[in-house]
Amino acid sequence: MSPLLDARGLAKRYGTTPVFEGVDLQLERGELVALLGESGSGKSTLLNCLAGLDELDAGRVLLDGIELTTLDEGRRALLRRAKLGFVFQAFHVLPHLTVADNIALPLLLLRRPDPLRVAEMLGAVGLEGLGARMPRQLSGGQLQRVAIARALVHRPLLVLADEPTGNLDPRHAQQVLDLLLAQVREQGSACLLVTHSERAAARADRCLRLGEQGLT
Ligand SMILES: Nc1ncnc2c1ncn2[C@@H]1O[C@H](COP(=O)(O)OP(=O)(O)OP(=O)(O)O)[C@@H](O)[C@H]1O
Repeated sequence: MSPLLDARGLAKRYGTTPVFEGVDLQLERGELVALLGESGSGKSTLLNCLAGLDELDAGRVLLDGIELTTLDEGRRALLRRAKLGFVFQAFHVLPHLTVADNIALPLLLLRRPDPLRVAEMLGAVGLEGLGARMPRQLSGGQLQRVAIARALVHRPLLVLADEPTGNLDPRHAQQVLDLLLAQVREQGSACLLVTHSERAAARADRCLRLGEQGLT
């Protein structure tokens, strides 16, 4: 079977400054891969490019056999909605929606509303009882867990997670890693996890490093 994510020859620059080039990356179903690298090495940019949120300068990305790089923005958005869960470094929780409505959003966009699943995800990230709150009433670590619940609620095939445990204490970090691993193992998804945490990296199936030599 072909890899779930098959990215080849990726290159990205901002202006004339290259961020990365010659990047090849394959993710198999059922695996969690940690993406390491110094601050500024281009990890977030790579995630955005893999998701089609940022344009590549070269290379191609196949997700579940579909070539993302040749799709127009509308089709790319539909594919993202159906197959991708993205945990942004800055969370991007919508401030005017309750916690529960933020988590429910991917299901609503897919026309598959499922309040039980939303409640299950609230519990899975340790936010039971906080569904009716507004995001401004949450701590940074709680907001991060809302972002994780929202990224996983629709059981996406590919999870791209940008430092999803960066603001969490060890217990909640472990809970989030358990959840990501469960998604990957039970649903046959794949997860690319950007992290600076050795603990998180230790739980990955493989570790890759983005640096001057590309992805190694
Ligand atoms: N929109 C942009 N325009 C110009 N340069 C950018 C832009 N976004 C990112 N960069 C630059 O690209 C490089 C890679 O940034 P990126 O955020 O991908 O790094 P990172 O490895 O995720 O860092 P961190 O670990 O600090 O989150 C950095 O030098 C950054 O300054």
